Amino acid sequence: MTTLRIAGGRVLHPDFSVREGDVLVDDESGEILAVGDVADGDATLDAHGCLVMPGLVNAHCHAAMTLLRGYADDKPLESWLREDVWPVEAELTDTDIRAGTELALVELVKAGTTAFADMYFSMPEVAEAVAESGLRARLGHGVVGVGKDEEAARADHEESLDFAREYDGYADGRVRTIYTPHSLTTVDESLLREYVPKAREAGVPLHYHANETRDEVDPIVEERDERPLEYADDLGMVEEDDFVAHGVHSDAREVELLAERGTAVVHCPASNMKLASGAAPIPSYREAGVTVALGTDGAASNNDLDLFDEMRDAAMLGKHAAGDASAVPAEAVVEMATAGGADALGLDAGRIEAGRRADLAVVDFEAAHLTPTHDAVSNLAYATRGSDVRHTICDGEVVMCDREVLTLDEDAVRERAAEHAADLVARAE
Ligand SMILES: N[C@@H](CCSC[C@H]1O[C@@H](n2cnc3c(=O)[nH]cnc32)[C@H](O)[C@@H]1O)C(=O)O
Ligand SMILES: [Zn+2]
Repeated sequence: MTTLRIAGGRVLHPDFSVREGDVLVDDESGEILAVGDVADGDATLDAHGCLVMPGLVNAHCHAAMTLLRGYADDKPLESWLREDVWPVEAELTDTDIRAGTELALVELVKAGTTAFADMYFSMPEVAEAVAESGLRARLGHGVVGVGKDEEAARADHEESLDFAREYDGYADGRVRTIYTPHSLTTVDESLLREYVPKAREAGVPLHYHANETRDEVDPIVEERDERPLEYADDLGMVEEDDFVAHGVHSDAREVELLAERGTAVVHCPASNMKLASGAAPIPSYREAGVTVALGTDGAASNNDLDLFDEMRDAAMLGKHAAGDASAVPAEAVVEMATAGGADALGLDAGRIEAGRRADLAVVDFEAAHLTPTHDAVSNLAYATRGSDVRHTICDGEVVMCDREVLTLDEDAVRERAAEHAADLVARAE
């Protein structure tokens, strides 16, 4: 066993108290060994003037969409997807997706994110990029039926299941998988009835977009006379390890259903504001006991992957929508970005305590915009930026030290992604 001592900082504890202390990590098993007054480690990582917090969890993302950052803005979901995003995505190659995913990984690491959930395609490339980066992920091949005949749609489901079966546990267990039908309106009922049970048999959890926009909810309600998540439940898609993205337009019955089943919701406030999708009922979810996580969604609807921004957006949108400044307080958003995300993704992380995975972000608090520190949790929610993260540790390994990414070559990744993005857009036009 070799140990790493993250020394001299203050530590954010699971009860949100902040105390001076060290964190001792076993960098072979990737576990937190001790917190507080700890004996010397084999190596030391300096955290003076810093806050040591759980690594952030981005629970809903389409990582390679970094290639489309700033390509199509200022439109609602339906036309944004159909007119702009899907035509370009049809041109994406494996190497484009690899380049875009690596760009996302650099961005995630640099903003203290240690785990994310991704729904996209060319997922073996994504899994390899994740392996290389040192991060942790829940990965799924997104299934879309729109514009496909039965055979092609079926092949998409098969690909999603094959990937999920084959890659679960990849990269020393840092990669886990999910079965990811895109949404309840873009995938056929008959194929869901056939494939959801197969995912259950394989023990793979589900992740999909649900109740994101009114345009998506209304046709289901009209056609079936039931709420979208009731329809999903009828298909067996609302189970304990599952997590749904957005949940903007859920009604009281659906909130109750998610709470009963133990299905988590991933709140994506920036994407919801940008596409004008609406404001998710976060206070209702939390009161009902639903696990709420945070996600950026893809970089084309955000337009970055900084979860500190997302925390602030979640707090601001929550208050604005409720007309109540006490709604969605600082502690709630920090919890959503850490423990909530870890719980949604089924990771033994998101809290700094002995025995948990050593997924950590060390945030430099010696900055003008973080001074003074009356309340460290308030600073995290309202004033910190991803660029304040000094070190990122995942599974006990230092993946960024003093802002230098150790696992990926940042400049090369950035150049490659810019080239792939330019070529992609040129091909699509
Ligand atoms: N196998 C599918 C790919 C689906 S990946 C997941 C899809 O979700 C899309 N997406 C990104 N953001 C959102 C969102 O906010 N709502 C719904 N879909 C989104 C994304 O562009 C991508 O097309 C195919 O052959 O088309
Ligand atoms: Zn999405």
